[in-house]
Amino acid sequence: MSDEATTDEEKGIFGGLFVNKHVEYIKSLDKRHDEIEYWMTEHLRISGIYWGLVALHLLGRENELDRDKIIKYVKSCQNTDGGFGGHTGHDSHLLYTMSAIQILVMYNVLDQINGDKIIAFVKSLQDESGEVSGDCWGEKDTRFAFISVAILSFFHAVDQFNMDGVIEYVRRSMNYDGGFGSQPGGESHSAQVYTCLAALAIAGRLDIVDRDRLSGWLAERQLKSGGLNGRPQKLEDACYSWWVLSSLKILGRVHWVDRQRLCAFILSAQDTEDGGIADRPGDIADVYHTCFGICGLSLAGFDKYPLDEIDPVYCMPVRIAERAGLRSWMNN
Ligand SMILES: CN(C(=O)[C@H](Cc1cnc[nH]1)NC(=O)OCc1ccccc1)[C@@H](Cc1ccccc1)C(=O)N[C@@H](Cc1c[nH]c2ccccc12)C(=O)NO
Ligand SMILES: [Zn+2]
Repeated sequence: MSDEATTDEEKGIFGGLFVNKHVEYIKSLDKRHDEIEYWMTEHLRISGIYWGLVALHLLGRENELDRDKIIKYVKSCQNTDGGFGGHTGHDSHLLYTMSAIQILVMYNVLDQINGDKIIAFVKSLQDESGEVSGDCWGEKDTRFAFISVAILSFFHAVDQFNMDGVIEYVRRSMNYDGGFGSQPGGESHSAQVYTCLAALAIAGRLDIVDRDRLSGWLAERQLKSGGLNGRPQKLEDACYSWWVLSSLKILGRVHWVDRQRLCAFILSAQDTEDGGIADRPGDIADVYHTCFGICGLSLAGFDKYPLDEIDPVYCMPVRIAERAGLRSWMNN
């Protein structure tokens, strides 16, 4: 049949979302050994696999990656201290331990690794005040407060942590604008808002939040392009579709942003030739923005393609969070 006869759907384009192009883009990532970016991002390789896997799950195409090869690779990233590095042989860090566990939970093989050693690694990073560091070098950040609580919740071991101390650190990081920063006194930033809300949701302490004031601050992240930014005066960026919208979803205020215009912005950031989504139109796509752009479409209720529903706390499909017994935060 001649080419022009093929419909958008036959080309894998649904309401402007180039599904097949994004699947091919993600599948191609592990073959780009001739590109400097492949080697420059070795230190966060395990996060890259996590981002690709989330995107494929939301598109209903999770079987397009080699499951056994990925599970074997993830296990090769675990160190003797129980933590995981961003690549085989790299030092343990909470960021990559989180990505590793999220991958294993999505493949339903968390029982194949030693949870007690991971719990011990996480507990080793909390100091007497309850603050949490990302690794043995001691950098503190509300990101790590969330990740430590999330990792323990995967093993239903939150009771082994000084939760009051973690929650107090998060509460002290709340600002007058209703937002949260990376530490007490830190400027409000959409991504830090997500980490603090996700930690409070797991701990059942969303009562600490000034819901309407924070939702107002988050809704003000939307610019006339329809895109969302991370802080006042900053440019819109497709990944903030996730940081801002997951926060609004946790607060039950997603309708406070114009979802239709947000979807249009995310679709405008697609690379319709080679696949993938960039931070904004005209920039180079990467797997991080492809993942968080598709997460944004899912949260915004994009309905031209059946996207899986994403859990706003754990950043994985709701059906997988349910299977792992992680949805109890909804009742808090
Ligand atoms: C190290 N990273 C960043 O600093 C990105 C860069 C960026 C992308 N768009 C605008 N800037 N920024 C970023 O992740 O911001 C979110 C953030 C920043 C600081 C603290 C918390 C969250 C990105 C990688 C990156 C680098 C350069 C370009 C694109 C992606 C990154 O790994 N971010 C991490 C941040 C993060 C990890 N775990 C978290 C838990 C909660 C919140 C955030 C994270 C991530 O999203 N993992 O899943
Ligand atoms: Zn971004």
